[in-house]
This record gives sequence, C-alpha cells and structure tokens, in this order.
Amino acid sequence: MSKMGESQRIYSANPADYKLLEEVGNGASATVYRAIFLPRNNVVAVKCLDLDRCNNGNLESVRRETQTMAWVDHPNLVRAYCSFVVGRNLWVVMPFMSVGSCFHAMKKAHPDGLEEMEICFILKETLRALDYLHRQGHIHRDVKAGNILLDNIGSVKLSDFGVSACMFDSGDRQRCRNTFTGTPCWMAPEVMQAETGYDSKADIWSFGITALELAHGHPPLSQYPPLKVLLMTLQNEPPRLGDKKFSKSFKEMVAMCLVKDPKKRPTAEKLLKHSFFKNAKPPELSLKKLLAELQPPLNPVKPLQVQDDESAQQLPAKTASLPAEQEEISTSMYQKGISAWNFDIEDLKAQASTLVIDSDADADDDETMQSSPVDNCRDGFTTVEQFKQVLQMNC
Ligand SMILES: Nc1ncnc2c1ncn2[C@@H]1O[C@H](COP(=O)(O)OP(=O)(O)OP(=O)(O)O)[C@@H](O)[C@H]1O
Repeated sequence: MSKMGESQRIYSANPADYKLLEEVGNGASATVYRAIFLPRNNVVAVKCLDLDRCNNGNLESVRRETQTMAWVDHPNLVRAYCSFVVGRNLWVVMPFMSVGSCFHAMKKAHPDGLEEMEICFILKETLRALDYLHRQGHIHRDVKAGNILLDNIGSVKLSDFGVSACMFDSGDRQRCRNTFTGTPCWMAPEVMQAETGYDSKADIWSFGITALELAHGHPPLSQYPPLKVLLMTLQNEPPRLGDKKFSKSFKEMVAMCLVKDPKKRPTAEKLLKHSFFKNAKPPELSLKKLLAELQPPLNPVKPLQVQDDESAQQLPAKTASLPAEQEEISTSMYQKGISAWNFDIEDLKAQASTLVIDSDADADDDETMQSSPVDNCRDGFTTVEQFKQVLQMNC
C-alpha cells in the first residue's frame, strides 16, 4: 500500500479523534493548530479552513490545495493525511512542522538573513520538492520563505498549494498557463505578462528570489507597492546576489534562476546538479545553530491551552499571554507586508488609482535593480488601463 494509503488508514476522518491544542499560524482563509491525534497520541497539524469565508474563487483554491496535498508523496512536500468537513470548516490533517515557516524563523533569529550553509540546505530541499512537482506536471506558483516549513530536526517541506496549477488541467498537457497569480515580489516576469504564458520555469524564478530573501531577510523590491514591483521586475535588469560574504557558486546559482527569458533558466533537475548544492551539509550540521537559536520552537504563537473539558471538535478559544500576544501582533504586522502582496486585481485597481510613482523614495538596495526606467513613468499612470498601456509600450 502507498504511503498515502497507509496514512489514510492511520488517520481517521472523525473530528472527535483530534484534540486541538494551540493556534500555530493563520493565513488568509485558515487557522492552523497543533493537535493530538488521540488514538495514537501523536502530534499533527490541523488546518481549519473557514468555508463561510470563501467566495467561489477561494473555494476553488481550497479544492485545489486539498487535492494537491492529498496526492503529493515526497519528503519535502507537506501532504494531507486526510481532510473532512466539520461544521462550517474544512479540516486538513498534516504533519506538524514545529519551527514554522523559514520566514518566521528568519524574522525571529536572523532578520537580516541566514548564513550560506543554512540557505544551501534549505534551498536544496526546496528544490527537490520543486523537481518532484514539476515532474508531475505541476507548478507551485507561490514559492517563498513563508511557504517553506521547518521542524526541529531540520526537515524542510514546501507547503501551501492554494495557487498551484496542473499543466494537465484540461486533459491534455497544456504548453503553458496564463493566469496571473502569485505574489509580486517573487513573481516571474512572464507570469506578469499573462499573454505570453508560462510554465514550471516560473517557479525557478521565484526560487531565485527566495534565495535572495533568505540571504537578506527580505525579497528584492519588498519596500515598494505591488504595481511598482511589477513594473520594475518587467523593465529592469534581474536582481543579483552581490554581497561579498557569499560564495561565487551561490551567486552564480542565483543568477541562473533570475534570467528573464524562462527558456534560459535551468530546470529544477539541472539546478540540483549545480556546484552550490554539492556543498550542502546535512541538517545536523547546517541547521544545528539555527535550530538551537530557535529554542523553544517558534510555534506555538499562542500559548498551550489544553481543553480537557471541551469537545475536541470545538476550536480552542483565542486567549494569549502578553508575550505571545506581542509576538502575534508583531508577526501579523510583518505578515501583512507579505500577505498584502497576494495578488488581487481589485486591490491593484484601488492602488493604481492612487499611485504616484516617486523615484526619490527609492531605497538603496544592493541587490535591487540598477537604473530604473520605471522612474520615467512617474505620474505616468493612475489606472490599471494606463498601467497596461505602459507595459505594452515598454515590454
Ligand atoms: N503543517 C504545519 N505545521 C506547523 N505550522 C504550520 C503548518 N502549516 C502551516 N503552518 C503555519 O500556519 C501558517 C499559515 O498556514 P498556511 O500558509 O497554510 O495558511 P493559508 O491560509 O494558506 O496562508 P496564505 O495566507 O499564505 O494563503 C504558516 O505560515 C505556518 O506558520
């Protein structure tokens, strides 16, 4: 029997078998809890998606996410043990990743970026996940540190398949996708230009941006509003890893990912053979220091609150001690910056109607693109239509 089959057998679809403990994270449509699977007394994560909060588009994303999580079978991907409906929620049971995301780990331990040895290991594991997904005809479409989860023994798993896509969706293998989705700072230029279409190489670009994110603590252009990020990504030279402290092979690997022509980017399989990844050390060496610094683990973000007298089916009450509350405020403010990038056409329209591009406000960022033709566009557009015209003129 396949691993998936085994786990389906082990984990029941009965909510009474799960005791939800504390909240360990929340996203746009879901809250994630650490939980105990009572029949085996083992720790799992349960993602509770509020179906009432989903409009049609979100429901499609929930369907896609749970479907993908159910079939993936790779050590570097978060898969669903099982999923079932509880009242107005969909519960997805999955492995518990005690450290949380690399984004949280970095924010907590090294806000200015991780060390090369740590990055090398995390990226290699992530690339293995991408290689697997791409071989299955899938594109993840949202590769970023916030979607790479870690546990306390150094396992690395890529998560969040909410916007992933299958190249076989219409029955036949499609040559490319053309939906404008993802998160602008990490988004490949061809994804922004919907008419050109894109394929799994879009993930390789996002992977290169994630490398810069892990190296500096933030992705390039993170200080700009989405529209400006889109313009700068399309018009400027790709960002580079410039810092002296990083090796030549790391810089070279990043440069290979961040080539504007997707055809010239390597596949995940080819990239795995790059000399940078030959130096990857096992987690007990590469992540030892980082994991020690993160003790106690980042999760829970909410204090442990075992509910002896409540049904396991009820979601834990949301109370928090002061430090946890402060941590939560800080996390949510930080995340707002990240979540705010989640592409939403209505958001962009609203922003576009008010945006005046101010080149003087450009912060210096050594990995950020050089001279900026976008500056020529300042005051140049105020609506999405004008924005599109600018794209047509310049790209
Ligand atoms: N298996 C897990 N183990 C531990 N923590 C997890 C797990 N899955 C998710 N988390 C935590 O919960 C947070 C939110 O989870 P997730 O990103 O899946 O929610 P989402 O609603 O899909 O988010 P988004 O807003 O990015 O779409 C993650 O950033 C992570 O910190």
